[in-house]
Amino acid sequence: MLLNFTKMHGLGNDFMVVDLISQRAHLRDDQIRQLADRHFGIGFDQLLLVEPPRQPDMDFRYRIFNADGGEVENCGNGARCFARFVIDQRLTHKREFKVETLGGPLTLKVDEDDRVRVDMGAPRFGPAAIPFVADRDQPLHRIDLDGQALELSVASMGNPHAVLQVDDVDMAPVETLGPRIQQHPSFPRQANVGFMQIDSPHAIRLRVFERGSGETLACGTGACAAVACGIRRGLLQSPVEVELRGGRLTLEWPGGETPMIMTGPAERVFEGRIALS
Ligand SMILES: N[C@H](CCC[C@H](N)C(=O)O)C(=O)O
Repeated sequence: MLLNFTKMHGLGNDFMVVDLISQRAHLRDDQIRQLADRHFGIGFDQLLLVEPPRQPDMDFRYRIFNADGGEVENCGNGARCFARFVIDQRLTHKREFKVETLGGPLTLKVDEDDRVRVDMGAPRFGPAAIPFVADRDQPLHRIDLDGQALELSVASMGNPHAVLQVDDVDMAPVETLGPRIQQHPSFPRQANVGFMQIDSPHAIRLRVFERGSGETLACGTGACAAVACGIRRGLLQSPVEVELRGGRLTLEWPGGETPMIMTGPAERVFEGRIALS
């Protein structure tokens, strides 16, 4: 069968976006892995599926699969591309709409200068919400990594995040330490691992080793988690500019149970069609 798709990215975090409202298809995890391959397939960090809503007050269902084929709860850069996609494909006449995800509802809004504003929901920090193995919620946790004590913060944006504060993101051991924390037994569902350099109360630099995809050029939920943890520790103040390797996001969060608001770009690269085996 032939599958129509659009290749998109949010700050270099790249996606294959598929409209399953106008066409029917089922993609197995082995097919997703093959399509994600940057040599034998299309190549992407995540696959995003646009589906009809299942809940009454939602406009769409937004499903996210990592390059390893695993379905996950949320993807912030993907949410901005999702919003751009459904407008470009005329799947909605609205410029603000709600989508359901495994991690909870998101409200997406495309403003006049084509930047996309996403209500990402409220960050959560309790160990059960992450999930993270600890007997209480605290701004900084300590894990043992092969005899080395490591301090980190944890947060959920629907998906699990660990956040380490570093002096220099360019020197951070993302490729070596990232996977070891991601797969640490303290994270029963693994974790996305952010390395955050604080430049001022309103500006950070961030690199993220993502669960299921490795280091990406940007991670939207990772930026939300890093800012939430920094604000909670009194090191950051809203709004915060987050400089990622692929570009910049603006995050606003007054704290508490209020939603984190993420604003940034979403780009379309090309349309394609692929024969599914
Ligand atoms: N790797 C993430 C999903 C994609 C998140 C990221 N691409 C974003 O923009 O939030 C996870 O396994 O939870």
